[in-house]
Amino acid sequence: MEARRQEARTDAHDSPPPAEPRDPPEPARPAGPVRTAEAAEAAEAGLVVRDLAAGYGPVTALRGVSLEVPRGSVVAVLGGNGAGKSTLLRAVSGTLRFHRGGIAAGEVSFGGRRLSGADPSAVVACGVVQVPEGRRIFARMTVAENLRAGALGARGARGRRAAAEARDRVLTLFPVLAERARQRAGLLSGGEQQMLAIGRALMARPVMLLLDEPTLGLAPMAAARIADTVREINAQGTTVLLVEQNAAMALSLARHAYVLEVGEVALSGPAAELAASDEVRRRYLGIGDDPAAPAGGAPATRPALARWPG
Ligand SMILES: Nc1ncnc2c1ncn2[C@@H]1O[C@H](COP(=O)(O)OP(=O)(O)OP(=O)(O)O)[C@@H](O)[C@H]1O
Repeated sequence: MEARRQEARTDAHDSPPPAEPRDPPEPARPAGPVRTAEAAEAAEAGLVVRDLAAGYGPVTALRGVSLEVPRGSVVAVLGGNGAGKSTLLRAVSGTLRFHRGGIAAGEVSFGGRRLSGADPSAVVACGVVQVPEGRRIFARMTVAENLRAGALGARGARGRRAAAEARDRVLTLFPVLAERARQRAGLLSGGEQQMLAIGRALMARPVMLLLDEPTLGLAPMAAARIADTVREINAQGTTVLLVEQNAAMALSLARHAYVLEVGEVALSGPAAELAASDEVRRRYLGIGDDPAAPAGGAPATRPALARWPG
């Protein structure tokens, strides 16, 4: 029984959802009603992460991480392999436990409601929806079935009308998904699969999207298309926390950015300032004094990424 319940809890992000829609559960430990100016400020602040420490058994992946994502903004989290970016998103979405991890200290809240300790379905019900790294679409299901699955567990009032509105929004953003509605999702191209993963998340009508490396492995044209979509989704009012190794692209989209290094915030600031900073350009964009030898151990692909359009 417990195993079945666990399976259901992963549905929002990792596996097929239950057949019937359920009423969105309350968060496991919701914050109390907004009573003070401080609480009202927290609600306005959107996502607030304070002194977060998290990891996997003996592995400490995050150490004292604090960040804020104001409502309506795009905030980027940059960093190399193993810096802790995915762990941060998992800690916010409640899925860390399904990777045998956990939060050791600190707090996560959204709109003044405490998310740390809440299970993934409760986080989705609060309007915070993750698009995991690697897309995790349901390959054997059709495109239409994937989208329908995303609507389960959506916040607020549901029903056919709400689902139809969400679907119209997704199909307007990604017309190719309408053309491929009856096709198995596993047959889509990488870029189309990423569109489907984002579209499925939008079916839950999120207030905030957590995007984990949405351009990973995509050809430049497909990645540029995803970047445009992120811009458009944000312009429509959805807050975005964007995790990316593609620093040039992320900084072009974000208002504010944080750079993680071995589980700690090494740098943070307005995205435009970070993009203009010599240190960031050298270490994360691969633009050094000697273009043939980018500093900071940047992978060989980084110089090409610095030519990102826009
Ligand atoms: N399921 C897991 N079990 C044990 N350790 C893990 C697990 N997932 C991640 N880690 C470790 O936690 C640290 C942070 O990993 P994380 O995946 O959060 O980094 P990342 O910045 O997202 O990296 P990447 O860009 O390569 O995905 C790394 O040391 C990693 O090896």
